[in-house]
Amino acid sequence: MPTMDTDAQHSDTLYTDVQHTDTPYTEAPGADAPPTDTLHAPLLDGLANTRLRSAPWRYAWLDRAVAPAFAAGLAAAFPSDRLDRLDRSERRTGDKTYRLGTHGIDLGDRAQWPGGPWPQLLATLACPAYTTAVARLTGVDLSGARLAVSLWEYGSGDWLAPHVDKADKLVTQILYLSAGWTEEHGGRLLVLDGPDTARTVAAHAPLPGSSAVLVRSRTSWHAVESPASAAPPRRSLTATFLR
Ligand SMILES: O=C(O)CCC(=O)C(=O)O
Ligand SMILES: [Fe+2]
Repeated sequence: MPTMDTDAQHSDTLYTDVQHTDTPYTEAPGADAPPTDTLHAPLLDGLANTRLRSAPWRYAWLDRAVAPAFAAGLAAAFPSDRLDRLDRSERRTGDKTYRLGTHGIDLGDRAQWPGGPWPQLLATLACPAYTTAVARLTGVDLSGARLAVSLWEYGSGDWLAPHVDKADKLVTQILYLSAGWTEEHGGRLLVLDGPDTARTVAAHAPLPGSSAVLVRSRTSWHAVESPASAAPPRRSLTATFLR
């Protein structure tokens, strides 16, 4: 449910200004220039104003981590051609199954960053202030953690079976990007209290600009349900802090 705080902090106008400049999002801030405030401050403020849930395990849901229009800009410049398609559909007991596309981004190699608004987001994620904001929200000590960023795309019928993230992951933030995504498109993040979708405690639609912050534990079960056949590609970014 959106909170007043979140809505106030993330008014569309902040982002609309950026979108209509002559050079929308094309320039990454220089190494010594701070990222622009149109994304940076709202993203960090959103994390600061979000409540960590404790049940069934520690996670946060943000209805609006970035403006939907900004998310749509990221989706429009999404480098789908760089995705590796992964398919592990055969269901053997105990195995996580999935079918999806993914691509890792090297935060240290700006030349390889996607274009459009991507440098603005990636420069913010690379900032120490981002790590601090995630550490404050989650209560997890992220000093010394390594940040890995990847892009994900699920087509209709793709899925990610119930799993807990690998033990080297401390915290993951997922930012959902698909413009035009609606509840009817499915593809929800299922928050589970055990290794089965029958144990769904909460289900969150990946509406553009929304975000999940997951604190990894031995019980942090979750899954991605299949997008409906009429759904656009389900696009997301994950920022994962690794020990
Ligand atoms: O995309 C999502 O909603 C969750 C993805 C996930 O659980 C993962 O990549 O490990
Ligand atoms: Fe996961």
